[in-house]
Amino acid sequence: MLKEAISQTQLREWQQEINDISAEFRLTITFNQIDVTAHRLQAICINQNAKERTCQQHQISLLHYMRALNDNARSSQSSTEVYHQLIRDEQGLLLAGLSFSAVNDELDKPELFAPLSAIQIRIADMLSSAIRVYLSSIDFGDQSKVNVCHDVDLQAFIDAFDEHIWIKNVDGIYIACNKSVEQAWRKSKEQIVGKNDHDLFDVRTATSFIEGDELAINTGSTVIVSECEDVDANYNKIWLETIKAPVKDGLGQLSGVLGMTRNIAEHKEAQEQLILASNVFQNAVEGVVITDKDGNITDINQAFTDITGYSRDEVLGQNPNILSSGRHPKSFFERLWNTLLVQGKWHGEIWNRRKYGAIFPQSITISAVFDKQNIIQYYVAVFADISVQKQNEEKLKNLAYFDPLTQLPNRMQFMSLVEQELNHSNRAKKQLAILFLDIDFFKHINDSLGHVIGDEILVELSKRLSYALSDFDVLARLSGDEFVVMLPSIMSTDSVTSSVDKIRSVFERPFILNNAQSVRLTASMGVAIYPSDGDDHDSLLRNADAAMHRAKLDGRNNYAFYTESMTKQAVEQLKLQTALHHALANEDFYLVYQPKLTLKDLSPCGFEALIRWHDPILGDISPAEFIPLAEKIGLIWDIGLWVLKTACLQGVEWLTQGKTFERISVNVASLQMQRNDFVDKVRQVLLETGLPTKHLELEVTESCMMHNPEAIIHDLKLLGAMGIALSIDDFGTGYSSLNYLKRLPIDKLKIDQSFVGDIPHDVNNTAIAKAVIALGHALNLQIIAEGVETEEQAEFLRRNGCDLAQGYLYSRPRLSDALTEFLPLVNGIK
Ligand SMILES: Nc1nc2c(ncn2[C@@H]2O[C@H](COP(=O)(O)O[C@H]3[C@@H](O)[C@H](n4cnc5c(=O)[nH]c(N)nc54)O[C@@H]3COP(=O)(O)O)[C@@H](O)[C@H]2O)c(=O)[nH]1
Repeated sequence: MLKEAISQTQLREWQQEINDISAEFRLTITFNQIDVTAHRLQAICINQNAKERTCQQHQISLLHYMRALNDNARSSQSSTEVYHQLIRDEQGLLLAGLSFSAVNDELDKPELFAPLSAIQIRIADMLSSAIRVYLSSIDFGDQSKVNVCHDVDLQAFIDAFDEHIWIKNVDGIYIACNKSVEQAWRKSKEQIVGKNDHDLFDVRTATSFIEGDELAINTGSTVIVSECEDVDANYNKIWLETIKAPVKDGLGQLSGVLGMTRNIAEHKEAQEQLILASNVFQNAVEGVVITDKDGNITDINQAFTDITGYSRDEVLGQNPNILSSGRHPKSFFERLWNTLLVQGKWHGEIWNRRKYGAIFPQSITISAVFDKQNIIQYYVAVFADISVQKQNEEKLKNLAYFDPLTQLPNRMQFMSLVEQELNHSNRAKKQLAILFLDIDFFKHINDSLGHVIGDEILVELSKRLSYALSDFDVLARLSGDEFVVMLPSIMSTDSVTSSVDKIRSVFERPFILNNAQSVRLTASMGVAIYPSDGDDHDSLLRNADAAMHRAKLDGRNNYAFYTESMTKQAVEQLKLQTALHHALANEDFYLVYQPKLTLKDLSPCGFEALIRWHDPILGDISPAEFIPLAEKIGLIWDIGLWVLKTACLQGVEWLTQGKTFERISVNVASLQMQRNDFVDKVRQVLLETGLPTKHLELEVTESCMMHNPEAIIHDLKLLGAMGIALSIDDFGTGYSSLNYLKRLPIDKLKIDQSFVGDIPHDVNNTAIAKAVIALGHALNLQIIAEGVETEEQAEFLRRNGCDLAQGYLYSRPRLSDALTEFLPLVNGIK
């Protein structure tokens, strides 16, 4: 029946009109965005604040139209269904009518109606465009009267808009405006209608408005004539856009211009955000890849190209698995997808492959992007190349377990390996040995040749040791010159001794340095055996260390097996070590002086300064005990300087008191001589104290020639040239090289007291003493004998030509103020 009531022509006209409206509507755009294709939008009709009658009429005609469409669709047996929706405001007034068509097989899908909510939001947009249709029927003939076709009240209609709407006729006279215009222009409708722009605005504004009208008329369609920033009544920032459109009458003749100004701040903001988002996307340091729901790449940013090497063109439409490195099993990606689909997000690390083949790690977050129906539309993956971070992690891991200089396992790694091996040895009831190795006098090398050379030697040594040991042994560097070896599954102490011999053999060849210099080294070793010497890694290492110290005390270049008594000694030594540090800080040392005499007439010719240490708790400690310890723990340099300075000050004091003496001799430890700055320090002390060089003598031991003899000879020559006398202490006890001896700028040789003690009864010592005297004289050196306790010894020495002597026979070492008899005054009075 309805179908008969509406003719096909009428229907076509309506449809045309409605299509025209929808074509201009932003609503259409909205639809496109929400994926309802334009052809489904069949009808749309608008009303707002209409009188009830008008509203009802519209409603009726709209319903008629929609049903007619429906019936048409059914009668044509097409599979299309039509759905209608009337949208009303809170008071029940009709706002809009919408009709959708849909294919039958989609009928059961409720999503079809979902776009309505979006449409409602856009009602204001629809209205602003709808007005054009109604205006097509305005009678512009009578400017004072505005009639609207279809019984629509234009004034009420346009007043309902927030936008400013005005209409001018072809002569530029305002014939209508809405309330928004009245408010914005602060003029009543009566003051506006019937006026032109020149009546209402200043010349510049009026001219620009008229130009806008002309543009719309000349273009023949809607044009944007201006866009500007402004503030609303509440001082909120707004963006105003003014559009103008020519209005034509039923015959297509120009009848005026429609103008509308609206706030597009939201649109602008959205636009800005889009630009911002696009900039962020393009300039992000992280690579970004966007895929559609099927995993085809739809976009990438520049960082993606920088990281992977693939350009945008190369990857668009591709699946991201073109980056696959093949490193991850299938199950990895199954878990990834599972998490992504369930939680909408996955974060982790993936090894991927760059375009040119290199595999690299990336930290990546993949997020699913859902539409309003909660259906995944896209996947966005943001990733960072973490190659450098991984390399650093690897380096750190390496540092934690390996010694960076030699690449050998460090203490931590060694301990862990020993622990593992101990478990095994425990189960297998086997023995295991820990060997502690410390290079003798290595500190000299560092002090004299510098740390670079020291490091060079350590690297070379680690290579030699690795080569000498079997694949089952574990070699590690604990610190400095300390190395440890674990010998697993040893059968007996013989097998340990055999390993020790192999290790000792690596020291047989000299170490040739980069500068072609060669250095000979020895090492002291200590051995502890599991389970007899300890049942955990700590005690085994501690005990091997104690044994190594025993080997050092026994003369170095040696090895020792651990015994229980070593632990006690080690504890004692630790106590002494701590006390020695305090002694230096508190200056708990003092000097005593032992006179030296000319043997032939027993006239005093000088003193040897000897250090003494009285500890408040430990009591008197002999230098024979603490000097080697000071050498070992690196305190000898400071102690040596203190002795030198104190002795020089004493000499100056004696001289100031008018006392005469030849020289005060000061002992110089071998380690002191190894220092590059020793000569400078001596010079500095002499300057500071004011002792003339002719009153100083330095006693160096033979062993100081062991390391870097050329440098020592050079320094001794400098000291000699300064006027300092030099003597070789303990001559005959150590490393005597006649070759060096003749090149040394020395003045005296001191026969060690171990040879003096038994003369003239011990044939050997007697022979040595005679030989030293003869040798010294042959080299033009004076000979001094130490430790002379008896007249018999003195007589023997005198008879054999020994020049000087010191010993208890003449005087024990005494405090400075107890030496008056050996310090004649300048005028000869004692
Ligand atoms: N680098 C330094 N070494 C020093 C210094 N002071 C001492 N020392 C060295 O310590 C070792 C022990 O010295 P000390 O206990 O002082 O013994 C010296 C003399 O007291 C002792 N002596 C002297 N006469 C006799 C004697 O007739 N009989 C006897 N049994 N002992 C005697 O001999 C030591 C002399 O040593 P030296 O002449 O140096 O060889 C010792 O090695 C000292 O060198 C110091 O300041 N710096």
